[in-house]
Amino acid sequence: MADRTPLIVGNWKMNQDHHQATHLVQKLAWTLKDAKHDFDSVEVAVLPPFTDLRSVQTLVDADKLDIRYGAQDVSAHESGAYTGEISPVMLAKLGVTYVAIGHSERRAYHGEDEAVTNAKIRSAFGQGIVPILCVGEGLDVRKAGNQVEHTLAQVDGALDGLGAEQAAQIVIAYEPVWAIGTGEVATPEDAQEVCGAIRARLAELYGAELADGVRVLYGGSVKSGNVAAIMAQPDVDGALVGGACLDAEEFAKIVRFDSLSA
Ligand SMILES: O=C(CO)COP(=O)(O)O
Repeated sequence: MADRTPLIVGNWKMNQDHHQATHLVQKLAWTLKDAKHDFDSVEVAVLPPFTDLRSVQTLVDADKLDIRYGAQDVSAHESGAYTGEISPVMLAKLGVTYVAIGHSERRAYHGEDEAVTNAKIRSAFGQGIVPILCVGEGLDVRKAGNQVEHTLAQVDGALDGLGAEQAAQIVIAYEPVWAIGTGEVATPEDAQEVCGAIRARLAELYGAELADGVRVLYGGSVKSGNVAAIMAQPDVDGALVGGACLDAEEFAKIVRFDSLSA
């Protein structure tokens, strides 16, 4: 099995102004430093709102923090008459490593579909930014038992036409919509079922070796109390954390899942 470095990502959603952002990242960095966190063994990233990115970049650069940061969305276009959108070129200038694409809240409130996620993935890669493709089913689909085929259709559509070089770098986050912000966490077995199916689909599309190296995350009500059991699953390589990442100490505990019991 490939050596996949676990990745814990905090999606701040629409929370924290740029002053608060600086404090939150500083506190996270201190807390992890106090705990002697080894950033090579578990990678840490935050996804603040666009308006915070410059402040986060300045702090990370000045203090030489090992924390990575990214954006929550990106335009499919590089520049032009797209009022309100943010170009991948602008994000690259801000030093972002990652961008979330197709989060369920973008799908629900902005009608993003597979054509859009596919275009945004290409847009991010075009500027050297790593997409974190978010996929996952709603409650109706889960109740009907169709979570695997639903999620794989989202993966297929998003990756359509993407070459192996890019597919090898992508991060995919399985986030069942019914588990987001609800306190309703998928069981570790639920997470493994779909994360394993995603890896198997990558193997079909790009070969087993490539699939073995891609990081597949779980997201949906991840907390320090449930992260260790989820991370113990063979095809779960990290977590995409919403609510719990706004508390630096709680997020640091999640990052340090290795020290918690499953
Ligand atoms: O949507 C999520 C992360 O992208 C998950 O949010 P919660 O952790 O608040 O359920």
